[in-house]
Amino acid sequence: MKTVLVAAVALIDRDGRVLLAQRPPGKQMAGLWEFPGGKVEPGETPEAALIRELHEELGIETWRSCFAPLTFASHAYADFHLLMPLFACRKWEGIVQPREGQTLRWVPPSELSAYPMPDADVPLIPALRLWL
Ligand SMILES: Nc1nc2c([nH]c(=O)n2[C@H]2C[C@H](O)[C@@H](COP(=O)(O)OP(=O)(O)OP(=O)(O)O)O2)c(=O)[nH]1
Ligand SMILES: [Mg+2]
Repeated sequence: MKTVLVAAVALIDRDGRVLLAQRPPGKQMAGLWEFPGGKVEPGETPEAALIRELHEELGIETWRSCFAPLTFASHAYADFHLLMPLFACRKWEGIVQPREGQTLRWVPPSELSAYPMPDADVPLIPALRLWL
């Protein structure tokens, strides 16, 4: 089975809320709430992939030094194995906008578990809440 490397980030605002994005209709796992990010391309580092994805998906600028390693997911889906480092980031430039038709929500830590997420993400929530 193929291992797919995906870089994801918990963007944290000044009130300690976390940005979740709802996967748009037509995509795999549509309707579920995820951390912004995406597939790491060949030859790309996870941090570079995040800088690129956050620009494309949210219209914000970030730097390698913005990202602190938080935890990771290693999850067997039916058709691929997901390896997903999750970084935390409290600093960026610009205003977060839904540039790819996704719905965005700033979620307080106590409400995170109310958002249906991909199977791989569910075990990440306790680690994230400890960190906030
Ligand atoms: N970004 C993100 N992807 C996740 C999370 N949890 C999870 O299982 N995934 C899966 C869904 C997808 O199979 C894969 C990421 O793919 P993606 O569709 O976001 O990739 P991408 O942004 O590069 O977009 P695309 O051009 O391939 O459509 O990882 C998560 O929290 N964030
Ligand atoms: Mg993506």
